[in-house]
Amino acid sequence: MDPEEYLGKLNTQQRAAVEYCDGPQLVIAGAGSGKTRVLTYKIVHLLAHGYEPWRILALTFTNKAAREMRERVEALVGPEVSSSLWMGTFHSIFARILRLNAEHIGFKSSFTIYDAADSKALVKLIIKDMQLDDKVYKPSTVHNAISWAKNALISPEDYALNRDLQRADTNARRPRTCEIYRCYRDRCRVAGAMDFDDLLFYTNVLFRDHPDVSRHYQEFFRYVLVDEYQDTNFAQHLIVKQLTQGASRLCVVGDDAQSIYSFRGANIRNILEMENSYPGLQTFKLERNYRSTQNIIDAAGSLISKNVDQIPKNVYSENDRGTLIDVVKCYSDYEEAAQVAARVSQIKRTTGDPYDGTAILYRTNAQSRVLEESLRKRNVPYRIYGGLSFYQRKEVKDAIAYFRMSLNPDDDEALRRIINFPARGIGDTTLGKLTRAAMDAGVSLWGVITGLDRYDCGLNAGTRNKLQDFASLIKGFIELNAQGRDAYDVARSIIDRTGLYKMLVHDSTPESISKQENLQELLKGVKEYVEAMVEQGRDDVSLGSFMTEVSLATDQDINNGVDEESVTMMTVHAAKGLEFDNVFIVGVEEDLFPSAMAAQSAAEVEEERRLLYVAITRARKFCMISYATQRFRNGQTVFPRPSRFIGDIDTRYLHISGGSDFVPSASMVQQRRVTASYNASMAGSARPLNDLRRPLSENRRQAEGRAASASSVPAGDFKLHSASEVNVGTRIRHTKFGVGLVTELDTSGVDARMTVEFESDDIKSRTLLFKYAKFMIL
Ligand SMILES: Nc1ncnc2c1ncn2[C@@H]1O[C@H](COP(=O)(O)OP(=O)(O)OP(=O)(O)O)[C@@H](O)[C@H]1O
Ligand SMILES: [Mg+2]
Repeated sequence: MDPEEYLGKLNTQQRAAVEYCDGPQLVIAGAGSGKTRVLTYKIVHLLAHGYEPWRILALTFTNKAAREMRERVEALVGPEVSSSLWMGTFHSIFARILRLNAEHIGFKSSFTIYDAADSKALVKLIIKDMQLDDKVYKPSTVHNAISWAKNALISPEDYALNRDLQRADTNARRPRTCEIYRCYRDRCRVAGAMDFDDLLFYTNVLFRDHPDVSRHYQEFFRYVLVDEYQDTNFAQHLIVKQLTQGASRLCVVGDDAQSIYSFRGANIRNILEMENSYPGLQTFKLERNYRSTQNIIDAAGSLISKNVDQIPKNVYSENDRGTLIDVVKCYSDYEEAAQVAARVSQIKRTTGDPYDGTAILYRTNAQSRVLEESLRKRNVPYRIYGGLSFYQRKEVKDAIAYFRMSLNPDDDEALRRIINFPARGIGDTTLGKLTRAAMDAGVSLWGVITGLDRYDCGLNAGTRNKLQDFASLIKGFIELNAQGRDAYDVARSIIDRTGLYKMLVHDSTPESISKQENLQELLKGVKEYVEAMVEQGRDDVSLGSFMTEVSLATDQDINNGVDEESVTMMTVHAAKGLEFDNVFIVGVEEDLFPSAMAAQSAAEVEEERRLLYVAITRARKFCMISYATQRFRNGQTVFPRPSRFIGDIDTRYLHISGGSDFVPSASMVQQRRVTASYNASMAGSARPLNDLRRPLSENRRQAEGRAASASSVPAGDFKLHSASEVNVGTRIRHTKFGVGLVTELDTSGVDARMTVEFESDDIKSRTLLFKYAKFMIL
């Protein structure tokens, strides 16, 4: 291929980044400047220079991004070459490597991958088995602690020796966290299972403890390329480092202003400290933005400039100035949804462009429902990424649990799910006895069931027979895999022989019909997978290889089955790296965006600000930001204030309608010019301009008063208390955060405060000042 053919499609800076192949390389640049394009073209460049495709490793953040990159490379070099590249997410690539080397770390290559629900169920079981209070040892909190430890590469043994961790757990009244972690690790091993974090953890163990293996991959991969490097965590960073110690060359691209995954352990330092890890590192900049209008770039720039922590960058665009960003105030979440739907249809009508060019972005998945309703009313086709994905639906998970058992019968979580489904008279008491025996003997449930003579579980003959029948059924499926049948063949037999489908056929309720359709859809998916693999000339069309794909399909990779052109709906996190002509960012309100959890520290607020920066920079031409002054959330009506971030954007770049009660950020109040459009919109509003400067506290008081009176709990019951009225261990109900347990009291300073561990899933620990916090003592 003539290099000019692809190099000609790059600007000078991009071209320099693509052509440099002499050593480790970092490309750091703002949104839309062509970082991903540089990676894609670099792969093409390497291929043109004789690199073998299977020796190039490209790591992306989502499967969707990997697919898109493969398609782009394919368009330039053809399908045969592009399908041989090692391209995927960290999890999918390293699951593949772990399967090939499983025996080195004491696993079988058929190990199961536990999803988040499996992991949480196991943590819950262990907490129960250890007879701990699950209000204190909340499964989600403990699971987070385990996940954090793994991503920091801390084993249960290291954890036990770490005084800081021990002290923190004792202070949080969870001194046995480490024990739960150890038990969790052991049970996963017995079950032949790895959770998502294990895929990174064990890859590190594999490379660390088996220098011959890591040397092999260091030599095997001649080039390693990583997109979105700002969101890698320690475990991922170290894997990349281990892989590039030898002959492999490295190219990573990223943008510190788009680092939005620190809650999952991502560490921006990985990018900032690349120079220390890679002597001779060459840093490249890209300054021209090709994606967005000048107005969008300027608006995003003025927002992100409010962050203290950032690498300054020059960004310019030669695109049109474009239209101002619309900021729309709505009186409720329903009105917001209606306005968005109306604007989406209007754009379609006036431009004639397909719906694909439009995205609606929100902070949390729960916001999608109201929007969906409005879009349906206007017959706007949409596609949701995230939420309850296809593979999370009950009937699909049941079938998948049988698939998993056929590949690895030691998989305890799968076994628990289906041992009595469809019902076969094996109840909870029996399962309890089996669990006890398995825990005591350190074997899997399957180990006990297939060795009933060895383990005394106190089961009667009838129950033993039922268990034996169950075991024979599963053994039959294991045999099908052993015979080398393809995935579709085995999957169909399983769904037939278990009666999963038959049990639904007798029922003609809409739910049952939809379940039947889902099982058919699952089989169709397996069939398509087998056909695609055969087409690509791959030999492995087993159920095992299908299952690896399924286990790692993340929410955002799956759509709700709509094939026609449609509007995209997703969280801002999921939108990373993507672009759309028109972007609607909804619910830009305090306690939602930034989220209530993030208001704790300046660092968290900065991360939320980066998140809004990511959202705005997805837009090519048009961007609308909306907020509602009344919203139904977590079972009650709340009256939010507009997000502080709207006030961070220079009003020169905004067109404000529906009134504006957000507060411009302090640094801008003096210099802000009130634009004509701004005046015009204010003219029709009942609020005087002075309202803009009304202190936040006043807005908050009003809002809280209204929120309390509208919620189901009478407002009068919530009041201020003195610190002497509560103790560590007191249960309270807070106006906003719900029920929680006081875990710490601090009366030493001027303002007495307490730390409360709330039960709600998305709010964890909070420190509250007695002089402000209104609550009831329970
Ligand atoms: N030299 C170029 N000529 C034409 N279009 C370009 C050029 N460089 C980039 N683009 C286009 O600009 C858009 C943004 O590029 P890309 O997605 O690679 O940016 P990015 O830096 O990866 O953005 P993000 O930070 O959001 O991930 C894409 O549509 C891309 O095709
Ligand atoms: Mg990108």
